[in-house]
Amino acid sequence: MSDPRDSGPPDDQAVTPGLFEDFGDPDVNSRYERFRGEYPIVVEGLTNRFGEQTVHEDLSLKVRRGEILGVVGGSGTGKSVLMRSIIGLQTPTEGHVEVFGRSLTDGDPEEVVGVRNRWGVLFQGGALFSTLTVGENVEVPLKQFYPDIAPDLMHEIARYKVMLTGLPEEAVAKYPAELSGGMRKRAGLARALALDPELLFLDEPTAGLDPIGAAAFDVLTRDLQRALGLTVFLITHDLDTLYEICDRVAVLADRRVIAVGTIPELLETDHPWIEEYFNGPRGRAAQASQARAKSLDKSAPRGA
Ligand SMILES: Nc1ncnc2c1ncn2[C@@H]1O[C@H](COP(=O)(O)OP(=O)(O)OP(=O)(O)O)[C@@H](O)[C@H]1O
Repeated sequence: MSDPRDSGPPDDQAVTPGLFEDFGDPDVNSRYERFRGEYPIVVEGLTNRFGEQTVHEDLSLKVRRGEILGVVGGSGTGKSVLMRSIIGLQTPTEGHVEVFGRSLTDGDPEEVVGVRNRWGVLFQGGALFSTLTVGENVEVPLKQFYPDIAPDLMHEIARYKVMLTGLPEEAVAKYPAELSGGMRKRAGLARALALDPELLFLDEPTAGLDPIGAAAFDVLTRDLQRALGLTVFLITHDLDTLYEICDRVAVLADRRVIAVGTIPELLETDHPWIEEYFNGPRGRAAQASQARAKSLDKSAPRGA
């Protein structure tokens, strides 16, 4: 299992222009460059305190390019605070956060803006503007970062993003209150994808969905991640999601990331929380359901 602290690239690789493709024109580069380094997110020595409460202490984590990393931990262990620290909504008490090789904790503010339009976030509950239609919600980040796009093109991009998430075209003109919970999550995802991000943050995307809706959202996440080449940071309590779509899982406990690895690797640890979480009744049910799905897959006729 990888130790979050020592599995990264050499230090001299951390912030180099060579981590991005070069199209030969700085303007074009800023629009089309894709991160080519191994770790789009690097968190080192993160400490977050709120008054007397220490949520994180010397927490470190590296997220690999192209993976879906599941982030788990008991309630209140600081999963959302960690996500907020990475996307700059929470100023850490101490520590260093680097996204796409650029420091967000002590970087040049202009560079930070250049990084912000390269990620999308689906907050818990979707966080849609209730007075805007789904299409208008998707247009919010487009207007913020690309105000010069003509309105017709803006509507077309928004419509395309909405349909990419499996919503019907009619949903574009609906208000969030007119949608089901699952549809609202998809609308939130469409907004998170508005800027063609390389990095997607999902905070409990399947919470509140029925099992069929949750499974469908998992499939959608995996399909989009593969099709769009995304790196996904996914906070979840949903064991099925962990088993079905996560490449690795990071476990938060004792104010740190105590382990990162595949589920079989995590199961080899003897940490009591990990043991209870994955080998408790719900963990065993999720394992059994994944084993059943795999055996059905094998017995299905080719091309079915
Ligand atoms: N802005 C804030 N001010 C004070 N305390 C905060 C703030 N944000 C978070 N906290 C506290 O930090 C702790 C971690 O919160 P966080 O929301 O990250 O937990 P979590 O692991 O995501 O929990 P859950 O699984 O229940 O969503 C909680 O005790 C919370 O009350």
